[in-house]
Amino acid sequence: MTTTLKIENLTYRRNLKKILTDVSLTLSGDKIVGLLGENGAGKTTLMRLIAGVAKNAKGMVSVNEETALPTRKRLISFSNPLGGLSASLKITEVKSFCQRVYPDFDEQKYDQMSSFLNLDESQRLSALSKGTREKLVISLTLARQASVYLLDEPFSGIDSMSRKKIINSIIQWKPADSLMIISDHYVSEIAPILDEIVVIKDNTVAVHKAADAIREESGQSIEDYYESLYGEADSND
Ligand SMILES: Nc1ncnc2c1ncn2[C@@H]1O[C@H](COP(=O)(O)OP(=O)(O)OP(=O)(O)O)[C@@H](O)[C@H]1O
Repeated sequence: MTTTLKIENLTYRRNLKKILTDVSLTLSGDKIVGLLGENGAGKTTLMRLIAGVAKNAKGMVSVNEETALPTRKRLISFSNPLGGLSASLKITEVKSFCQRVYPDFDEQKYDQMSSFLNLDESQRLSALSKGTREKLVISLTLARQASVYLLDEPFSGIDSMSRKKIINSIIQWKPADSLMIISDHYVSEIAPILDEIVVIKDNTVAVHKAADAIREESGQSIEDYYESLYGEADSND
């Protein structure tokens, strides 16, 4: 079944501060979508709201027409920074934990990714470098057989060679008919695998376009197009 994520009139405040206002967005099909925006734009918040980790927003989020949180959580695999787990756990114990919590956790797929990314399963979380921790989070997130994958800045600490290797492999790790949303500041690096981009600006969705349409209509690369959204605003100041 092709996945459809629908967001309608989503508004979220935190301590009276508007974080997201009237966000409406429909993402559908077997796609990889880049979620772009400046620091503090609200990308993480939007992912947290989609995943149901952040609550008390006004508006509606549904995955395949399912709005109930427990069902949505079953359908969505959200990159979890592992903050709630004891730092003394070994990677292999974290994997076992995920197998217990997520019935859709595919051990074989995890093992393939773990070996591809050279993870040492005997290492404890406390001993992991930032980049290695991110490789673990990517492997755990993509090992689930979900309809929607939310990867929040998955590569920020990963060295450039590994980053390219992971980006080139993501398409083969992504199950057919699933929707993958990746937020990232390395726009030029992820651009080749993106089908669509969504830009969060001024607390809402400022742009939702197909990557090919941007290249054809504007003649620009995704990165140049994205940067031009801010350049134009600056020149009007
Ligand atoms: N726990 C919190 N309490 C209050 N404000 C918060 C909290 N978490 C985030 N915010 C605010 O929400 C806004 C959006 O933050 P968010 O982390 O979603 O942005 P982002 O686009 O993911 O940024 P970055 O690219 O820097 O990761 C920011 O103004 C931030 O200060």
